[in-house]
Amino acid sequence: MTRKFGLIGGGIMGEALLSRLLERGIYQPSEVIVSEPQPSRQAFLQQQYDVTVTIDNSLVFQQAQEVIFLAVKPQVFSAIAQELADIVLAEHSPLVISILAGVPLHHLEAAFPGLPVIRAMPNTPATVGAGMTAICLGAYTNAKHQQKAAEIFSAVGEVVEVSESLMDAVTGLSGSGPAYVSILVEALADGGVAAGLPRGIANQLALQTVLGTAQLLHESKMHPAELKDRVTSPGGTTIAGISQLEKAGFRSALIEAVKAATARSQELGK
Ligand SMILES: NC(=O)C1=CN([C@@H]2O[C@H](COP(=O)(O)OP(=O)(O)OC[C@H]3O[C@@H](n4cnc5c(N)ncnc54)[C@H](O)[C@@H]3O)[C@@H](O)[C@H]2O)C=CC1
Ligand SMILES: O=C(O)[C@@H]1CCC=N1
Repeated sequence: MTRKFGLIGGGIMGEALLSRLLERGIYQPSEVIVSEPQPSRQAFLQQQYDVTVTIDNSLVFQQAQEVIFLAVKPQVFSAIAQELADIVLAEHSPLVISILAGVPLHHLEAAFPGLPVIRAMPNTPATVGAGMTAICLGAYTNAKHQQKAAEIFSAVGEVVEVSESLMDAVTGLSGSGPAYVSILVEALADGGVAAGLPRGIANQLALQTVLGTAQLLHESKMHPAELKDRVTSPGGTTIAGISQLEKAGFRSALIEAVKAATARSQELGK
């Protein structure tokens, strides 16, 4: 049996990618094989997407002709590398795409000798097609592999190519960023509740403010500082709020968060 696309690890990110690839018709369910150890996830993925699901990673490795997509936690990577070490692919050399935080190309290439490897860092908004993915290319890749990775990640949002030395910083910013922004939305809503708004309305106001601001910055290409200045009337409400943000070290907290997440990504790769 041969397939085109093999997914190792059908968790949050694996499913996000899989669902969009199927929805976009980039792969048909019959062309996909997924390996996943959790019985409840196996049943869900099979029912929801009508794809073949197995517990056997080696089956995915042997069957997937075009792409093997690695979406397990970085901590289980060495176990999987050992599991697949003795399997020789005589007739095909699939592109291996890894989204594992921190795991460098040289570890991936050592685990899959001679195979083309692309390291990628997507983020959870990929689930709704608004993801941000950075990719970097391994030594055995060519233009066709680059196009395939661009096609896959374009199905879930925007794609940029960076040098591998920047991948940990990408992880600290756009990979982990959706968590920081979620905390921002939650805290804004809490502020609204503290100021007397009902919870439901506070949540709606907070979310739409973040969404609308991001959309305005995106569409107008305005610098964030310019938009901030436009909102901020002399002696008005906004400057009173900004003054508190500065006092609390809001900018510095975000800068340090990205730096700490970058450092953790570096550690995971050791
Ligand atoms: N969650 C996020 O926002 C992002 C995660 N990543 C990376 O994606 C990878 C997956 O993360 P999530 O999807 O969040 O994790 P997850 O825990 O939701 O998914 C991992 C899946 O792998 C399965 N698994 C565990 N051991 C396995 C094995 N030996 N063989 C095959 N499958 C196995 C688990 O049962 C689980 O379903 C991680 O390496 C993470 O660094 C990258 C970008 C963003
Ligand atoms: O927290 C993590 O390690 C993963 C990588 C980027 C987002 N989530």
